[in-house]
Amino acid sequence: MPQQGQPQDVLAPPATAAIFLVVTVRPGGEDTVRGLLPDIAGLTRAVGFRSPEDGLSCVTGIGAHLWDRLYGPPRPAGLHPFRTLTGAAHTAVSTPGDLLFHLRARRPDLCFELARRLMSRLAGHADVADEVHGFRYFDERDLLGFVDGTESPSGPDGVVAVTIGDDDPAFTGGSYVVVQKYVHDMRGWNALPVEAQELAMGREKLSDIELPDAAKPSNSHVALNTIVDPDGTQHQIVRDNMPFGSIGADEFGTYFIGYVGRVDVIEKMLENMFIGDPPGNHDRILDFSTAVTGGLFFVPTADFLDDPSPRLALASATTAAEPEPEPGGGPAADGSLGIGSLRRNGTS
Ligand code: HEM
Repeated sequence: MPQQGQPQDVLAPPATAAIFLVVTVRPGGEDTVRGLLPDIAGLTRAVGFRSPEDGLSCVTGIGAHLWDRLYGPPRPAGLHPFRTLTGAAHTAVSTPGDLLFHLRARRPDLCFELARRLMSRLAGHADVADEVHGFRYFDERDLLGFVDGTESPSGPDGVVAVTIGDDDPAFTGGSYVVVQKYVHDMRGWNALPVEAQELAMGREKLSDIELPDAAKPSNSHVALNTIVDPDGTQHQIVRDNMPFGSIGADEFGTYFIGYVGRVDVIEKMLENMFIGDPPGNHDRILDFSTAVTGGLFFVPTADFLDDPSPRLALASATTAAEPEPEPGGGPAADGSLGIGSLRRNGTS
């Protein structure tokens, strides 16, 4: 039995292959899901142990609607359906998804075999809403040609970035994850001179060195995703994006995946990108990248997947014991954590 608070493999080492599987659960499929969740670790071990050096891992996320169907209230504090963001030029769409399986390994066959076995356990009770097979492309580059993942924190910083803290005691040790499938306008992007691409991204293309602040436009991807409190604290997420594509279908994309302990941090990044900071100053890479899916999931700890009852009991007890919120205090009425005070670096 996993130790209380032991995370899933959120901080798995860099993989060369991934499958991102977003699944919807049919009405009546809840018991089948409840039966599968405790078995996922064992299935992953069974498939992965046939080639241990290839590091197969699986992270399972649960969407808000399925949470309600499986466990009822209360939800983890940051779990809600992915919020559509409609900017003047670009929209972050919200698309269906009850379960997310993020499978990573150094060999695609391991991911494929585990995905097949997970879905065979759900057969007749769930449907694949979206399936993306990602691959490592040269030196960790996305299909826009830039090295992707450099500033994603690892080690202790990564743990801090992805871990739900004591403010939600029943779900401490878990994470949230946002996924978005982006398709790129490769012709438009490649028509840009490299210098213009670098200004869009905020980093040099070949060397991957960050542009100096004075040269980095306020609508560059890096500027809009650097989230710093007025006191200088930087808020980070852990990303493990993967390129995907189909030559025949002329589809070239990036599957974005971001893990975080505080949902409001990643939502602020999305707001900066799509609405803009200030509004209208949207992320330049969106002019060449369209988000065609969007989902938010709670990533419970391994012990929750094994047996959710102790944490669910704690969640109910904590909610029952909570005093009525003071007017104007506590979480915002829209369910957000009230991160309005967060400002992009250099604009506070
Ligand atoms: C088309 C989709 C995307 C592509 C191709 C992309 C690519 C990149 C690249 C090349 C970098 C610079 C190197 C690095 O630090 O990784 C970067 C940085 C970053 N991206 Fe993205 N990204 C995408 C979507 C997103 C989304 C949706 C978010 C957040 C919701 C995000 C958050 C970040 C953050 C936080 C950084 C690091 C900023 C810093 O501290 O320097 N990215 N991305």
